[in-house]
Amino acid sequence: MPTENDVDRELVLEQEYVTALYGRLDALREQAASGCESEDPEAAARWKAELARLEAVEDGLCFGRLEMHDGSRRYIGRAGLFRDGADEPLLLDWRAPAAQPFYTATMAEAHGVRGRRRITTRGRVVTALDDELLDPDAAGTGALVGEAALMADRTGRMGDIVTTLQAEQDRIVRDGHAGVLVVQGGPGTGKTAVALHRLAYLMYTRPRLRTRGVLVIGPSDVFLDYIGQVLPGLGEHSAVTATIARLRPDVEVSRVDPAGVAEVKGRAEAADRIAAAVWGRAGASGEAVEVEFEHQAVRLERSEWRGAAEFASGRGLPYQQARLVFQQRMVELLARRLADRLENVVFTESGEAIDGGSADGRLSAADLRALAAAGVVLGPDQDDGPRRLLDEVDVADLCKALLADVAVCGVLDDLWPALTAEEVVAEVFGELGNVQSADEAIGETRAGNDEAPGWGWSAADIPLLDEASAVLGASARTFGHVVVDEAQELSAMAWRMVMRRCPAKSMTVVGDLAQTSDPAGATSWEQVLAPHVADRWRLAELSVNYRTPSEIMAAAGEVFAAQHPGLQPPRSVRAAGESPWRRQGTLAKVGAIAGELIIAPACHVAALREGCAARVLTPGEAKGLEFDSVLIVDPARILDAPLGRNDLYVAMTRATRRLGIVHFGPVPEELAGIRELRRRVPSGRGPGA
Ligand SMILES: Nc1ncnc2c1ncn2[C@@H]1O[C@H](COP(=O)(O)OP(=O)(O)OP(=O)(O)O)[C@@H](O)[C@H]1O
Repeated sequence: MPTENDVDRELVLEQEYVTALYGRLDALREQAASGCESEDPEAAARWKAELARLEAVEDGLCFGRLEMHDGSRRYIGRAGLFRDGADEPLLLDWRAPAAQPFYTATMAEAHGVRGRRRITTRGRVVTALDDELLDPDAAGTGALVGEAALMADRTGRMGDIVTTLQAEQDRIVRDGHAGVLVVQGGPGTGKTAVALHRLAYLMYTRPRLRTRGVLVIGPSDVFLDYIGQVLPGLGEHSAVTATIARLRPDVEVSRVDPAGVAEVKGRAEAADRIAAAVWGRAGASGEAVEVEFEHQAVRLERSEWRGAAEFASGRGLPYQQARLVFQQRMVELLARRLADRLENVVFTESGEAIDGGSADGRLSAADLRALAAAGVVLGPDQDDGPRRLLDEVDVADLCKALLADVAVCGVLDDLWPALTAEEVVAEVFGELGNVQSADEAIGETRAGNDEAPGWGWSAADIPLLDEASAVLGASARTFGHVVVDEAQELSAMAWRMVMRRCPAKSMTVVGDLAQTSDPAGATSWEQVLAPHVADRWRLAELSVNYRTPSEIMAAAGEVFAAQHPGLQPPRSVRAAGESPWRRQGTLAKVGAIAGELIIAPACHVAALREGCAARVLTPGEAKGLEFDSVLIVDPARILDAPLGRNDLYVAMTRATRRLGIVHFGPVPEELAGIRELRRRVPSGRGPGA
């Protein structure tokens, strides 16, 4: 056993090293700060980003040390630092290959590691050292850090787990799969944390991702706020975060669809309906076309303009671009028809133009006789007949003039109209009740329409609008890598929207099929991904729950088993020492027993928000979040939802310490095994009462 003196001496030595590391960090920051003054804006921006990166790694700059069998040492931290002017590493970035054994070395597979030290700091001060020896022959010098040491106090926002990343998680973080990596695991297994660390790892190993951009998609703004500090804490500032709805900031979501309607809108067939509705408008209507231009009427038979339409739609272009091709073809047809109308001319030797010739461009014998009688002497290059008055340049000018003519454009618009995504979606899905009418959707502002109950867009409309925009030809911003969290909730249409933003199909997809609550959501990853990436996707699984204590997990496991017989929920890593409780109650009394978070069905949310100081969320809104103390209200109503058991399972697994349940009627059978609390709960006590 190390003596107190040994420990103190080690603390002093590590403090010296850590102080030197901060000294180097400060020097680099100074250099970056002066770089920010550069007159070259690009260089200044680069230095600014570098300064932000160096500032973000202040807390816990160095958190580990590897002692190798060859006697060398490697310090591990949030950023790589090198001795000034030399290649010698002072601190290894946790993402560097040489740092990996810090996460993966075990007694059985030591990777040359003799000992692993975890260094805890507060500010710049080293406060604790935890040593783990991987050499069975060496004497122990410190405490072994086990899984139970992973649960630090929660701060209300997700922190990074770079100091305690577990081997099964580290394998996923460093997985080199180039396509879609699906991280599937039960609640609390660290899927979100792992996906964000993987993103930081990819940005480190593939720096070009920083310029191509990375996107993190989460289920709600609350969730994005909750995870918002993780990547900056790992020194990565450039990720864009968004919900599916925020990918279309131009659309305001103002209504909620009934579950059945949302499910229909989420099906992949919606894409076919949209495409059919759009292309059905391309050159489909009408018979012969008559255009009035410069006092001349030109008529094109249906067979003639259909040729132009088929040419335009057969080029694989989006609708609006194809429309331009169609218009160009049409005005060319019209211009040539107009040019044909103008009389042909013959040029005399002196260059004078005189009428002559037939419509087929040849001089008849009669023409020649008449011209000779008139004393016209043809030049040598007039032998093959008369010329048209208009040459190719004139025809091109005529095309431009036709395109600028309001009447002509009106006719062309009737044949191939300009469309908006809103108009298309309103037309196709209006009967489902999301929008009152196409006219309102396209033309009118919401002002004055508030009385109209049918007006507005729902979250399920966003992927439809995006699909329509894509078919019409609008392009969306794309990213080099995309992380999709709570991916089980995305409908087939939402997946199409995501895939459009990631042409390289390099993605980390995070989810749990047992937590799906959206009826349009996923029941199989294969079904969801194969249409987009065929077999370029891989599944990685996490099995240990770091959040939910075993007592709560045992209760949540009953709900899980009722919905997914034969499957296993994740193993909990620790016990809380408190079992969950339930009691019968009423809505009015919930305020007295509110915990840190109340999870309730949507129908009770407004009343609870009025009456309780605690935060109130629906199961859907609570997705991905965690709270020390959770109170679930009216579970029977939660179970009424189409995938109600999954919702209840999600709600129960948000708690990191305490869980209470208030049911209004008889207890649902899935919760019958939970300890019943009969005595009156004292006012102001949380679910731990
Ligand atoms: N290796 C680890 N070390 C420390 N804490 C960890 C570790 N892995 C996960 N955690 C913690 O466990 C909690 C759950 O992690 P996370 O939210 O990533 O899980 P999840 O699988 O996404 O959960 P859910 O599916 O319920 O949303 C977080 O507080 C996270 O910081």
